[in-house]
Amino acid sequence: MTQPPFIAVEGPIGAGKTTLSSMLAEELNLPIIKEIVEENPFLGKFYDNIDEWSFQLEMFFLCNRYKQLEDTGVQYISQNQPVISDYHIYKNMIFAERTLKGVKRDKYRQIYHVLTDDLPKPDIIIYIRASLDTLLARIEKRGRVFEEAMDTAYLEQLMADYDEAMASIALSEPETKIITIDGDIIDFVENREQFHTIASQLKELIHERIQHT
Ligand SMILES: Nc1ncnc2c1ncn2[C@@H]1O[C@H](COP(=O)(O)OP(=O)(O)OP(=O)(O)O)[C@@H](O)[C@H]1O
Ligand SMILES: Nc1nc(=O)c2ncn([C@H]3C[C@H](O)[C@@H](CO)O3)c2[nH]1
Repeated sequence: MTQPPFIAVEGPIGAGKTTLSSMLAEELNLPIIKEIVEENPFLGKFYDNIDEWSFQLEMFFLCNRYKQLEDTGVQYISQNQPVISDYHIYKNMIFAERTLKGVKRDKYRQIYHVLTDDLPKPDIIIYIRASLDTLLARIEKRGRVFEEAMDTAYLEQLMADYDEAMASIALSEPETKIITIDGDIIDFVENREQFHTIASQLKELIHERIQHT
């Protein structure tokens, strides 16, 4: 039996995950699970000194996402309700593998698996890729003060890490549908037609999967 679609929108920092998932939730009338960013007490400190604050930050993200998916994700899935989220739980590993080292990384990996192995995993991923210039422009436009200290090399590395992670999911979970969007070409904010093409593709996939549930 197939589960009702659990859709995650993913991509590096500033790609447009929250924007696109919110637009799709509204258009397709889907409940949305959204990351809470502004109340994170470690992000500012982390961008000022990654080595000092990475463990606290990664654990904070992991625990919050775990709680959110446990509280709401499981509930929607068990009620056969399609749901969209502006993150995939695996993003914890993408970031943590980059920011943690040594014993802390080993401990983090163990905790990650204990907490997440039995959580429902998205079966449709919308992956937004974009060039470094586009991401930097969007991050600047958004204007979060704590991101001003973000190193460009860190963002560039994450872009490569994301590509690698998506390729790895495609290989290890062939049943997971990955829709890749080129955020430099497709502008789902300004161009309604381009947004509707994404929305229609998703609608069709949801419909197909519901019929097989
Ligand atoms: N296609 C687009 N065209 C123009 N601006 C966009 C587009 N997509 C997103 N933006 C803008 O870029 C900024 C970043 O978008 P958003 O917050 O959705 O990114 P995100 O991927 O959720 O970021 P984060 O990784 O930090 O959570 C916002 O100001 C948003 O309005
Ligand atoms: N280190 C680290 N680990 C994560 O799991 C993670 N998830 C998001 N972020 C950063 C990106 C944006 O600045 C901001 C909002 O997405 O938070 C993260 N940073």
